[in-house]
Amino acid sequence: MKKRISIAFFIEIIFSLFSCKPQKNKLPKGFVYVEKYIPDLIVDLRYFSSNNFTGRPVEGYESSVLILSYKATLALKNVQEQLKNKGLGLKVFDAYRPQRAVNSFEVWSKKSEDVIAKKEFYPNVNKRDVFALNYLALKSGHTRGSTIDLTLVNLKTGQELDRGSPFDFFGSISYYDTLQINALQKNNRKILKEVMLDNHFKEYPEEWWHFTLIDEPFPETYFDFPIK
Ligand SMILES: C[C@@H](N)C(=O)N[C@H](C)C(=O)O
Ligand SMILES: [Zn+2]
Repeated sequence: MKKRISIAFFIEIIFSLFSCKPQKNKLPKGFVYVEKYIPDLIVDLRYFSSNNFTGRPVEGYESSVLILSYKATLALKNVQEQLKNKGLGLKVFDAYRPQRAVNSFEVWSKKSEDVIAKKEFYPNVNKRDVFALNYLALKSGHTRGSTIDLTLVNLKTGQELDRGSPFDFFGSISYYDTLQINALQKNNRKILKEVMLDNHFKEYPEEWWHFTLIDEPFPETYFDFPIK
């Protein structure tokens, strides 16, 4: 009996060593898979899909998993807990972003003939100006691992709250302080901003969805490991 158990154990070890199951990546020290710490987080990693301003999956996004610094993850966990009392939760569109993705955005901005997602994401902006207008950054906080793009959802329905403009809409209506939105939309942006600021994130005036941890652990490092 004992011998049979040890043979089975041996086979299991060999099988797991050569298993074809996709393995999660070993992350650099200080980074974590966010959903391990916040399992009820809704994730819609837009750059892993074609539903983004480029109209295509983005380089470096090899899997639909959310990665952040451990420090930013703990702060985000508090945000999610505080929102629960209001019947709200978070939906996240982007977190850590590899430098190769940022580089690919730069290449994309120079290809004037490629406008497949213009109508939806940047109808009134010339794509070659998106960096100068601060809708994109060559040195992005996302690449430092403590910046996140997110919105609020109603916990009962799972529906996103109305913020007056969609995620990654490049236009002045996405400025936090725009006068182009109604009182409800303004209030929804305010709820998100207040809970993020309460948890040591700072806002980004040009994009209501973008927040960076104030005391970020890697303020000078632009990482380039792929998301998988
Ligand atoms: C593209 C948008 N989601 C974003 O994150 N923009 C800022 C400015 C960035 O690229 O860091
Ligand atoms: Zn962002």
